[in-house]
This record gives sequence, structure tokens and C-alpha cells, in this order.
Amino acid sequence: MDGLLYIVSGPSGAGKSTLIKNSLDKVIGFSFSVSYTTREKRAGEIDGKDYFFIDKNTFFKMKEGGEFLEWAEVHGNYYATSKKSLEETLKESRGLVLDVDVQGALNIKKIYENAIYIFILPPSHEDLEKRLKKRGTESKNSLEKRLKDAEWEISHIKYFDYVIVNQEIEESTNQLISILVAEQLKRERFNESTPFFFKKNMNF
Ligand SMILES: Nc1nc2c(ncn2[C@@H]2O[C@H](COP(=O)(O)OP(=O)(O)O)[C@@H](O)[C@H]2O)c(=O)[nH]1
Ligand SMILES: Nc1ncnc2c1ncn2[C@@H]1O[C@H](COP(=O)(O)OP(=O)(O)O)[C@@H](O)[C@H]1O
Repeated sequence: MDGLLYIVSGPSGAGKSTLIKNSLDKVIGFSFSVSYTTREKRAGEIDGKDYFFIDKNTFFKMKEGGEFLEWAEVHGNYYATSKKSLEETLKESRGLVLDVDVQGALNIKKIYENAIYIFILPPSHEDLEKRLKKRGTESKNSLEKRLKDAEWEISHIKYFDYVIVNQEIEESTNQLISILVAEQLKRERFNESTPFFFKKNMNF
């Protein structure tokens, strides 16, 4: 059976990467979908783990070749999800987590209506700005663009199944883990781990 698809979205600096990483470190059988991007690699990021870092030429060749499930220009850079890698990973994991912008999430919804849509919301605009500044990855322009784009992204929150207000990291991580696991249990009420000796009593 194909695994479940989880789409995590929300403004830049809300804490998506942090919460996804923390959660995936603690659950078994879930994978992260590594996107392609033309953005510069940040200190500490690993090619092939955080993103596949490619130049614009390669990006557009791949796009023309139909390799992307969806793509978007986000805060001035290009990002895309590989169709082949998503389909292959979905076959072999219980759940696949995507970190995409809101446009991407809405485009994916047209294809995968049954995916689980999760929005990560910062507690306030001030917190968002503080976190982005503290992360120290953005120029003044890029920071302003991200804060401005946040308004549009938040205005689409109603299309999401869950909203996590990321006040405190531990608490938000637990909430994300709960969603991943609960949705998966709901989907797989009966599976190969259902105790065999009870099966005769189950009328389904
Ligand atoms: N549509 C789409 N958005 C993506 C993809 N990968 C990452 N993003 C989004 O691109 C935006 C920028 O990501 P990033 O450059 O890592 O910056 P950050 O959000 O500030 O950490 C975020 O909203 C990500 O969710 C993708 O494959 N498709
Ligand atoms: N609950 C939180 N409280 C304080 N800082 C946080 C919290 N969650 C994330 N951060 C920090 O905020 C910054 C942005 O988080 P990040 O995960 O990179 O966001 P996103 O992936 O949504 O852009 C990072 O420096 C991260 O360590």
C-alpha cells in the first residue's frame, strides 16, 4: 500500500524545517521529500539531504522534461518536487513529508486531494521577524520579501487540515508527530500487525 502524503507549509521562518526534522528523527517509517532548488546553499545544508541544489538551466531543463510534480517561484528562487522520487518514496514508506510553499500546497491539492495539509503558523509577526533575523540566513531584501509573502500565505490558511501555532518547539514537535501518527493509524486500522488471533472476531 502506498504511504500517506503530508504537506507542511507556512511562512518562511515559521519553523517548518525545524519541526519536520525534529519529528522525523522520532518516528519510524516516515521520509522527507527532498526538493530541487536554485537557491544558494546555506551554511550547514547538505546537497541531497536538505535540497538538491541546481542552477537555473538545469531547473528549466528538468521542468521542460516533465520531471516535476509541481514547481514554484518562492521569495525569488525556484523550487520543485520530483515526480519520480515522490512516487517511488511513497511506495516504500508509511508516510512522506513535503515542505512546500502555499502555492505548491494548493497545486498538490489538485492532484492529491487525500493528502494531509498542515500549516505552521508563527505566534506573531514580531516572532516571525525575530526568528528570521536570528537564523541569519537572509539579506535585508530577502528578509523583507519573506515577511511580505507571509501575509499572502497566511491568507490561505483555511485550505489546510491542521494548524500548528509554533510557540514552543517541543510542544509543536509533539503536535506534528501526533498528526503524522494519528493519520497513519486511521488509514491503516487493519494491517499486517493486527494480531492474527483476534481476526476471527472482527466482522469487517
Ligand atoms: N512549491 C514548492 N515549494 C517549496 C519546495 N521546496 C521548498 N519549498 C518552499 O520554499 C520556501 C523557501 O524555502 P527555503 O529557501 O528553504 O527558505 P525558508 O522557508 O526560509 O526556510 C518555503 O516555503 C518552502 O516550503 C518545493 O519543492 N515546491
Ligand atoms: N518555536 C520556536 N521558537 C523559537 N525559535 C524557533 C522556533 N521554531 C523554530 N525556531 C527558529 O526559527 C528559525 C526559523 O525556523 P526554520 O525551521 O528554519 O523555519 P522555516 O523552515 O519555516 O523557514 C530557525 O533559526 C529556528 O531555529
